[in-house]
Amino acid sequence: MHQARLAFGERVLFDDLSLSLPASSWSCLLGRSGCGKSSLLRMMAGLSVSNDAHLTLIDASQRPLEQRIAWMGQQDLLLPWRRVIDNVQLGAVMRGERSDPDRAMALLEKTGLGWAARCYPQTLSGGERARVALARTLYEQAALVLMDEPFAALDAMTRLDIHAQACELLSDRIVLMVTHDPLEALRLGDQLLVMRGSPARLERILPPEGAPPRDPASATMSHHHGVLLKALTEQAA
Ligand SMILES: Nc1ncnc2c1ncn2[C@@H]1O[C@H](COP(=O)(O)OP(=O)(O)OP(=O)(O)O)[C@@H](O)[C@H]1O
Repeated sequence: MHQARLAFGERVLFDDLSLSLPASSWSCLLGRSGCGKSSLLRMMAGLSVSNDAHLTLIDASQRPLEQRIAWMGQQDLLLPWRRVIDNVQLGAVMRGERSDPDRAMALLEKTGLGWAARCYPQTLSGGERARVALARTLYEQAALVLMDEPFAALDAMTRLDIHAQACELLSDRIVLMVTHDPLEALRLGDQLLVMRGSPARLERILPPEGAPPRDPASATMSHHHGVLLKALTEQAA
């Protein structure tokens, strides 16, 4: 991503922001409330945010990425009148494409929800619904997956489970996730980015050693947690 700019009137949130997202990697974007994280993600998804907003999004071969993006937000946006398996295939249906129930079923099984394929979303728990949303995101086969606090509504234990599952199932994608939870970022991130300053810049923080999903109880985690919290609370230079 190059030359990202966002302003609302006189207020410039960021200008000339660049970001490189390596193949098969998970990047976590953190920053104080209101610094522009969600707006940046929405712009990357091609959504209109402001009249004074632009960015260039290209892959390593300089090709535009716009048509190869999937989105997972805090709300699962499952349609209550469609069964779980139909919700997984929703993107294809909405685009008027032929859907693939066998692939949808295989993804549900991978997320441990094969048994729920014929259920309606309102009969599932919050964690189960989040896993359906994850299966729907995977169904898109997108190169870039943008996630805006996708696990924020889940309890701590469910979150740990879904982290491990998401990490494995999204390992071949480029993931950029906005999160308010430093521990979640330290658990999942290959790259940690803190957005701060005015206009905002992106500061890279070294993640803990080892491959995600990292053990939140490990000895090095609390050290990295401290470093990340400091970066989040310090005023930008
Ligand atoms: N249409 C708009 N007009 C004016 N200001 C806006 C508009 N949309 C967003 N903003 C402002 O832009 C700033 C960035 O919003 P954004 O939602 O991107 O922040 P964020 O970093 O994701 O915050 P949070 O962590 O609280 O979700 C906020 O101060 C918000 O009020």
